[in-house]
Amino acid sequence: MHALTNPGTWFLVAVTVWLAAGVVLQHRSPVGHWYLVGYPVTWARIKWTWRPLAIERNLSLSRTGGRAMVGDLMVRGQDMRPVVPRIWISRPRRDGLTVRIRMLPGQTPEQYAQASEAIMHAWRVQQVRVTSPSRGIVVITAMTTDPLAGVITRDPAAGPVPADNTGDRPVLALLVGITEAGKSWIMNLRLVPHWLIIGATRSGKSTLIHAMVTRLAPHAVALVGVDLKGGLELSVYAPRLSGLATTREEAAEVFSALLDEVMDRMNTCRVAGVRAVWELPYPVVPIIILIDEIAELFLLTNPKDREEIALRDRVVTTLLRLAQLGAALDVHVIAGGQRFGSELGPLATALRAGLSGRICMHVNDPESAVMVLGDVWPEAVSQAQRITASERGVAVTADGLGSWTRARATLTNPAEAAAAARLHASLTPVLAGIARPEVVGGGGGE
Ligand SMILES: Nc1ncnc2c1ncn2[C@@H]1O[C@H](COP(=O)(O)OP(=O)(O)OP(=O)(O)O)[C@@H](O)[C@H]1O
Repeated sequence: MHALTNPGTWFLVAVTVWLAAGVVLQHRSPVGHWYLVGYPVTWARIKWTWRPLAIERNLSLSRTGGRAMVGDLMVRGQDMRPVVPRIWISRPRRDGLTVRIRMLPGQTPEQYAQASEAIMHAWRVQQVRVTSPSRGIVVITAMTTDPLAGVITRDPAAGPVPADNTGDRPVLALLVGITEAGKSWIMNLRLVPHWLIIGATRSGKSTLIHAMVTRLAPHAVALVGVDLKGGLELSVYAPRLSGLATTREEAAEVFSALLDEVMDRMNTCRVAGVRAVWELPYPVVPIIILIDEIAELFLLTNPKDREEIALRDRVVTTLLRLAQLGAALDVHVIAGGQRFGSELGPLATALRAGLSGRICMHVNDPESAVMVLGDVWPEAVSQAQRITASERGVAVTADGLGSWTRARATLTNPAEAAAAARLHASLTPVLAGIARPEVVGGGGGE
């Protein structure tokens, strides 16, 4: 047979052209390279590795329970033909692919989430995310690049965030970064009224709060700070704060004044026959309580000092009530800290349950991720545990659709947040019973 009519020759030529095109595209067009070479190779790798992977990571089921009878002898061991969950691989997407899996009876999405590190290595992809869009189904999203690898900043040419143009009823949907799906990371305080932000030191908590304050400052809202580390973190926003508590005594006064306000709003709503303040015919100023290092509110300098214990309990109980009653009354709590564990007592556990919006950045110990996410998205815990110390500003958080996502906050430095606070200082409302913080060097509104 002539060489050119030999199918083997054509096959070899096709493979050589394919490989050459792959080499050319590798640096010139990573996306093109993914479609042409990366996807088929990953597809084959997934098919090839799925069975051993599922068996190794206990995602398979044994038909016989690993037991067999030989005469009257019971033999225990590994099943020769364990049942492996069926998979369907999607078509390629620009940044990866998805694998749909029908879970076997008795399995939970968490088991797949725990295997994600192994899956990532077996399939040789950058990121793996496990979600469960419907009962009995798990979707593994494998990404070839990490969309959150680069630092996200606001375009300096865009200037400061302009004053709110939604009138005196701000929407309170804050754009604070981007999600791994390339969408805006929006913290919507009307949908999720209270938030807990947990991360190790230098993980990016303050930067996220700077981003939030930069977005909140132009709105007709009252910002109240509670910073028991001497006001070091939150005093940068002083011109835009309606109150700043830097000691537990001050926190007690501020919370008690806010609780009076909450009771007033409840009465107003009752009289008007509405269930939320935004249903009233006139606007009511939203109040956002920013708490830095939430654990400080709970810790005692002298665990035997009865007065200190009584004050601590009063402060924490009032805060708990604010969180419980505040949602429909437009009073929001945003609390940050390195840890907020059950070792702080039952009031901390109750408060944590009330802060239903969760943001988990890099944490030092795996338990912290469990504590922040375990009760809302158990399958997201392992994802949060994999955020490294160098991935500053990267977090696992709500995706706004009832599930969770990885996201990265916009890098916003304290100077930007301070500038926004100065620029919009004139919007700062005065709250009954709460003194505005002193602003070093004046810093009034323009
Ligand atoms: N979203 C981000 N993108 C890029 N870099 C970031 C981001 N967030 C934080 N960083 C970097 O990490 C540094 C530490 O961030 P930040 O002060 O916000 O951490 P933190 O968790 O508040 O730390 P601490 O608990 O010590 O106050 C910042 O100075 C910045 O350089």
